[in-house]
Amino acid sequence: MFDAENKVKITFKDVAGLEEAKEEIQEIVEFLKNPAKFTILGGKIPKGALLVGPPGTGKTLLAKAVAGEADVPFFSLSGSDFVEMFVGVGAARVRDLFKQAKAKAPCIIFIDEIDAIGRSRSRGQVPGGNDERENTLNSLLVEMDGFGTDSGVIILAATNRPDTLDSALLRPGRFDRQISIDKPDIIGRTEIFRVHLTPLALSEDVDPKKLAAQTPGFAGAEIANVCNEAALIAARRDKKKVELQDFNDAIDRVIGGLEKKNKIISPEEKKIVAYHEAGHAIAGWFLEHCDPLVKVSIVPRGIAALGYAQYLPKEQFLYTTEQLIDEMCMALGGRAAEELIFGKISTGALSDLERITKMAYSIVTMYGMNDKIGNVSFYDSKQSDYSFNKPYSDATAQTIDNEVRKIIQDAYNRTKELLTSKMKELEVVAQELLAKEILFQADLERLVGKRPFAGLTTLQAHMSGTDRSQTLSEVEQQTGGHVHENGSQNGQSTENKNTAAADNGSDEKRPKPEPEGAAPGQSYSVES
Ligand SMILES: Nc1ncnc2c1ncn2[C@@H]1O[C@H](COP(=O)(O)OP(=O)(O)OP(=O)(O)O)[C@@H](O)[C@H]1O
Ligand SMILES: [Zn+2]
Repeated sequence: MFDAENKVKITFKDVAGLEEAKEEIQEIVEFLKNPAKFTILGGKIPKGALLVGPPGTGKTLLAKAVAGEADVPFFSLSGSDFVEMFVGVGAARVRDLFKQAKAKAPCIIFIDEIDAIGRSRSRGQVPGGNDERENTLNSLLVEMDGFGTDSGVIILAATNRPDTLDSALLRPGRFDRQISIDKPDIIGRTEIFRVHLTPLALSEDVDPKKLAAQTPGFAGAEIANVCNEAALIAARRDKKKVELQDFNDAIDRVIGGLEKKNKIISPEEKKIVAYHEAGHAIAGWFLEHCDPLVKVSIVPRGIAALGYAQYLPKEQFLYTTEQLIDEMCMALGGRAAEELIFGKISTGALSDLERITKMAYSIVTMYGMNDKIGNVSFYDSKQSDYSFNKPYSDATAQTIDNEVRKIIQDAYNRTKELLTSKMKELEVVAQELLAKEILFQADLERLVGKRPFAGLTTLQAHMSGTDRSQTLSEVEQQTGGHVHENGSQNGQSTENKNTAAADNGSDEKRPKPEPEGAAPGQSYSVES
């Protein structure tokens, strides 16, 4: 299940580019080289760091290089190995791994695809769902808490979906650091080509810069693949050296493979994605309570997201109904634009719909924000999943479903009306997206004019003149200290609350459900 490598030969020079990541992780190397030097002074060394980035960008490579640089053993396991495991086996494997690692410390434990184990426990649970994964996650948390930094074990984990991780994993003392590993730009690609060209016998016409220019969007893994393919093609052609033509053919082949895996989208799809994302951007731009747009992009991010609009969230713990509804309309902007422009809809709105459905249900069942249901909350902070233990009658269930549908339908109609009145703007932004692929806030201002509601939101206006902590304590006084309950819709305060709960020994296996559907407070993006 896990491999222990006692001698890792990979070092930082094998990892091309990623300079910032290397710099950030250097501290861990220093620590592993001489743990005593740090712990004597009482310094706090992170127990774990999360390497976040798309597939094939060198996360595993970098983790190995840390072990190689520090000359310590490298233990690794992959989250996906745990997915189909018999009861108790995953947890036992984790315990065993930590036991072995502690015996060999200082050392590194690397967990690839940690999202496969560490997916948020409140997310997408089905009755009788994956209990084994949960057991494995719990044993990982227990192990991480069970050793001090003086044990000399550092845990690195990799994921391309940090947003799906259980917040328990991200708490202080666990993976409280994130190091982001992005796809390389043209300079990064040139350097990666240099690394992978070194072992090859090359003809003089091969230039890493030119190869980099031909391979936008390629991650390190694909570049390694191109170099390997080129060598094989040249060998098949009985050449003594690998020539430019072999590389060109290899690049075509790798692009072909990516196309097959649907990682390269067709022009028609690109158009749909552009209008979809423009729909989000325009809706958010002209709705009073939406967060300011950072950028909107139709550069695919992984397989799931063909495009996204990214927003800068305000620091805020409480949301008004108006804010939640505007947020929903913005999220519906993608589908609405598709319907208005093409007269048909696509499956591209899945994550938007998932999000707004959760929001609508929390409005009705958690926050007492629906007239028909009234000031009632079916949220039970002691239950990890309240929806399977419904504390209400079938008639109420029917009302809830009806109200949720109505809220969503109203929001959708409102969004379509808004976009219909901003058709020109929608068109301009979508066309510019098709041309440039990424647009920033300033581009939007240039294309459609300044945002009409750039000022404070209603709630912030009420509380203006205070920083967040003051605001919080004020509200806390007003509401008799219940602000954390309300505030738990924001990831950060859930965090505080959970930490507090864990400190006084409460049962880790029952985290507070994160009403993430209604959590526009965290950095988020709307994915196509
Ligand atoms: N920055 C880089 N420099 C040199 N080679 C790289 C780089 N990034 C990736 N590679 C090449 O791609 C291969 C795969 O990368 P790696 O397994 O580290 O990616 P990853 O981010 O862990 O991917 P995944 O998320 O799919 O596990 C490496 O073994 C290496 O050959
Ligand atoms: Zn969308």
